[in-house]
Amino acid sequence: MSETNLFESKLELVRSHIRSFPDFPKKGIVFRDVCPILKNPAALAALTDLFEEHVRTSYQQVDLIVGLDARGFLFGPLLAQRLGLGFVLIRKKGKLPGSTTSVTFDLEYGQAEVEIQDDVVDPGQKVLIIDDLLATGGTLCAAWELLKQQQAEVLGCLVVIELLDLQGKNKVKPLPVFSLTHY
Ligand SMILES: O=P(O)(O)OC[C@H]1O[C@H](OP(=O)(O)OP(=O)(O)O)[C@H](O)[C@@H]1O
Ligand SMILES: Nc1ncnc2[nH]cnc12
Repeated sequence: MSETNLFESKLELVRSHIRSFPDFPKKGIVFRDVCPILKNPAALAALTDLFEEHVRTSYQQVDLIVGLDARGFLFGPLLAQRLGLGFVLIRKKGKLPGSTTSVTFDLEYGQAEVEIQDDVVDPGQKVLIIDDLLATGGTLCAAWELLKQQQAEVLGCLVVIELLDLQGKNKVKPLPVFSLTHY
């Protein structure tokens, strides 16, 4: 199979394992569920391959992968392992022990506060943020803000799904966002 066909077949495998649930968790929201990807080893391997290839071809040096609560934790450690890098968590408020910094922000359906432990990222470290989905961009912006406060250099973001009509990419400009699928 050619490189292009292999890329397309991996992408299709990932796409075909995303389920859509209308009116969850609120009327008018179409919830995009990545859980079927986890249930299918080939789809999960394909997703990790695609992220790995993107990172290897787009960045000369990355020091750390930072995952967002909760579904960024599903894909981030797999990618970090492939790249031989460490993985760090940004969590919803109140879950992390020790000294932390937090930021409040608006979601597509509600408000949230995320935080990071103050000693898990070294100043100047080059980091990539990973999550399952980009909606309004509020979560990514908050994560970016937290990492800036830790004096990390955020290189970009990786998501499985981008919801185009919410224009989250504009909100996080000029941070590059790589998304595998779009709705
Ligand atoms: O671009 P945004 O508008 O900020 O939305 C995207 C975020 O919303 C979802 O998480 P959610 O807050 O539902 O948390 P969960 O992963 O713990 O379910 C999703 O997993 C992203 O993290
Ligand atoms: N439509 C959606 N589906 C899944 N997770 C989300 N987070 C924010 N919007 C979402």
